[in-house]
Amino acid sequence: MSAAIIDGKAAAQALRDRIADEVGRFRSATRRAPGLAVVLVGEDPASAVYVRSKGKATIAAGMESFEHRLPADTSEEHLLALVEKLNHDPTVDGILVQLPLPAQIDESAIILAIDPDKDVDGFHPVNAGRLATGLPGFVPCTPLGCLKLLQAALGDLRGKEAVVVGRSNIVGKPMALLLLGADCTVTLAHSRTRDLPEVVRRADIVVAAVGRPGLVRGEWIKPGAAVIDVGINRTEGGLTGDVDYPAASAVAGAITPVPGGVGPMTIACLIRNTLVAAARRDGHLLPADL
Ligand SMILES: Nc1nc(=O)c2c([nH]1)NC[C@@H]1CN(c3ccc(C(=O)N[C@@H](CCC(=O)O)C(=O)O)cc3)C=[N+]21
Repeated sequence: MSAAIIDGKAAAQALRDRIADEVGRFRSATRRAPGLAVVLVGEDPASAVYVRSKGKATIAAGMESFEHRLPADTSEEHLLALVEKLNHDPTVDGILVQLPLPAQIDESAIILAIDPDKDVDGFHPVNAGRLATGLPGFVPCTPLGCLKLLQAALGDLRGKEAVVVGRSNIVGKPMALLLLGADCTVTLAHSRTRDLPEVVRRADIVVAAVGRPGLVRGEWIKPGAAVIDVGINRTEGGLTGDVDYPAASAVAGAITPVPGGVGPMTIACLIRNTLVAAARRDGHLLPADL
């Protein structure tokens, strides 16, 4: 069997088109545009590429983009002061501080300083707690994008066996909570999991988010399973995911490629979260399924 390829680029474009429509309605109703502030400290080339595509997507959706580029030797105090200014800026609905940050800056101190209601990354512990307890808040963009791809590919996820490989705060943990919220039976596996191949073998849904190229082997995949590859690893052969794609795609029912899978959905969900932030601030109603 050969898997259906889940086209993340097309799904992201469709979501971005819907968001642009809703932004038009928001602007007519409120006479203002949603605004996203993106902060980049230093000049890591990969980060600069992501920040540029975020800015382009924001503007294409009819939103305002505010980019703040700071030198690599920026102090924590300086960055905290900028975050505080953005928290109080009424034209800014969403704040994203690109990670990783240089070593002299404590990432968790910066995340804690962002107003949770402008935290469109969903990284603030208040938003993590809201997700864990089922309260409205912001969900991290990458796992939200994965959930949307799974729902588009499979429809209802109720009762499915889902295995998430990787327990990071930004992907693995929120992914497990989202799948639980969709009524999956969820296993959160990690580097200390005993017999990972056997655990993955029972999954109807596999989400790989470990940052190790090709870690998930084709023989681990249950025939017909849906495989979501969150990994973006730069290797000599180019970009590769955390899944051995050639082997897994021969067995899976559906699979995301890298690139062109989860990555584009991450950006679409960022502008989605920014519109949601603006709508909540102004009491503007959005479609429930956006
Ligand atoms: N505060 C913060 N929030 C983030 O969401 C965040 C971050 N920091 N730091 C870096 C990571 C990485 N990230 C990606 C977004 C889009 C693609 C993407 O669109 N990738 C394309 C192209 C990949 C390429 O060619 O480099 C693809 O997979 O098809 C990838 C990676 C967001 N991140």
